[in-house]
Amino acid sequence: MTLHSVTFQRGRRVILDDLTWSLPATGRTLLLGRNGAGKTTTLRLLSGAIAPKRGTVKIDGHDAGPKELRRRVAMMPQHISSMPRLNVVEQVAFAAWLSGRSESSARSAAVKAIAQVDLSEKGQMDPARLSGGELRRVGLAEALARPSELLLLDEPTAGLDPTQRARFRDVVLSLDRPTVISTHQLDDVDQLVASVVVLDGGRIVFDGPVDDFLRRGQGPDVARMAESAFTSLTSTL
Ligand SMILES: Nc1ncnc2c1ncn2[C@@H]1O[C@H](COP(=O)(O)OP(=O)(O)OP(=O)(O)O)[C@@H](O)[C@H]1O
Repeated sequence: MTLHSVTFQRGRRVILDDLTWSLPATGRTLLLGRNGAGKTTTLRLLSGAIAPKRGTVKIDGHDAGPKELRRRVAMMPQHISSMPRLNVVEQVAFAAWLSGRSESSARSAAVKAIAQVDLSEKGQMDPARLSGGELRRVGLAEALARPSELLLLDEPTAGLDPTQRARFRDVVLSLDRPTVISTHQLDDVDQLVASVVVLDGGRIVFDGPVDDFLRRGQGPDVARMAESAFTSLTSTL
């Protein structure tokens, strides 16, 4: 899947500027960038939630419109809402049904996804009563219950405490789908990924294997991020 010369504007403000990015076909990729760098916008373009003003999103070499993207890509948004009057299983099943599954297939996909995120024992609970970390796992289950080939996780661990982050990381490690994880902080997520892409001001300033990223970085900002990644890696050893 490729973003090809994509430009995205809000009014006169250019948010993504002639961006070209070929996503790795397998494994986990970290989309790194400071607040406002354009990460969410990039993920929303890939998921078909918004369309580029210029440029295209390509899958297997052909231009893919929002409808095809919504069918083939599942995104876990930054903010997960709990739905009134639905329990956890029903909320996840509802998300799966909205993506086109039949009622029975949505329910079985929900039960499976909830087990994948290790929340089976909370399936009958009101999502509003879950902890922040558990609610994030409900959000991940919603994405997993959709029939998709690519998973996009937007800042999945922001605001979680270290225990919840570790729990979330274990769940992400068990996923078998190609996954893009956006973050503005490296803490423990960097240990999860094979490749790193750094966005800055709507442009890609680094794209490569995580080892290269940690070893050298490119430019002062990336070098600073690499340094903080290295500190965070070594401090957890
Ligand atoms: N609906 C909107 N209207 C106007 N500007 C917007 C809108 N959505 C996003 N932006 C602007 O676009 C820029 C990129 O936003 P985006 O959410 O993609 O960044 P981000 O890298 O995900 O940031 P964060 O880490 O804070 O979530 C920001 O400066 C933001 O203010």
